[in-house]
Amino acid sequence: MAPTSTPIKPRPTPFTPKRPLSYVSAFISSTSSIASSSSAATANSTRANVGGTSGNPIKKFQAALSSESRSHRLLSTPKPRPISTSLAPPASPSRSTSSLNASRPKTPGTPGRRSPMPGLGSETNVSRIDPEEVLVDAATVEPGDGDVYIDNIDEALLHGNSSNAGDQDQVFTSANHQTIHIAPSSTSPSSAPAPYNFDKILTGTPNEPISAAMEGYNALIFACGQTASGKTFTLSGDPDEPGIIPRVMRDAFAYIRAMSDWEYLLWCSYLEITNKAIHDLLAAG
Ligand SMILES: Nc1ncnc2c1ncn2[C@@H]1O[C@H](COP(=O)(O)OP(=O)(O)OP(=O)(O)O)[C@@H](O)[C@H]1O
Repeated sequence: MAPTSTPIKPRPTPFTPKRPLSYVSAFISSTSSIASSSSAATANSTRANVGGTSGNPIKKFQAALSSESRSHRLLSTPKPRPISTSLAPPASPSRSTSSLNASRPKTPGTPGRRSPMPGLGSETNVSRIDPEEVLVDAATVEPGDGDVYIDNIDEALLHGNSSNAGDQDQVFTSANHQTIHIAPSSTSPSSAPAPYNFDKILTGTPNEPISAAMEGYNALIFACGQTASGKTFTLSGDPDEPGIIPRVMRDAFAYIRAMSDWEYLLWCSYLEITNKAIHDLLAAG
């Protein structure tokens, strides 16, 4: 897929993403699906979070850049711009080559109106932050904590009495700033709610991961769940409730239309991982 917008302003230097994974929705379980796309403005920075389960400390890490990515960044020295949450074109796309810096370039946090973590602004050099200082300690989270308002939670799901409910269904119990607790169904009441860590809840437009990707940063959405927990539905959705993939397509092309003097090249792949085997769902046959 290679959409272009006119008029086209050539980039001052050739720019080719080294890792075509600017936006990934990955659902991993016994069956897993990965959908990814990349924009030509993608810089090679990756952040990833790992949520622990009950009894294990929450780990949050920043993925190391590959040597290829490092050399590319040192040569092109992409200057992170303040992250905007709107789809409006940035005032001045800047890719300065004047300030080579041997240290790791600044990596923006997840774009948003406010940082998802205390002390983390969009211009914060996260390489200088001690991860231990910003981690959410799931052990300190109490059921009922929360200032996060989540709209449209299915009451049936919330109370575990959906007509589709089964022995393995789980029930959302509480959320605080960056942790939700999922309690097992009533069939195993003795099990403690498992905490899951997250940066923030995306409630709709603007599509912040897409905005970040289109502004030159990698964005990653990684979700996992047991069989029939809704991974595929969340990816694809239906005409009434579009999933992540159609929303990404909509917002990516809306962004491109707004950036009429930039040229974008999009890659799209659709992979499924089943029992450790990767399948290209767009391959012929
Ligand atoms: N939010 C939802 N609203 C309505 N139906 C849903 C929702 N989430 C899941 N479903 C339905 O639940 C069933 C299982 O969902 P889905 O296939 O997405 O699960 P999955 O996690 O991808 O399963 P598997 O791991 O087996 O591939 C499907 O029939 C799907 O349409």
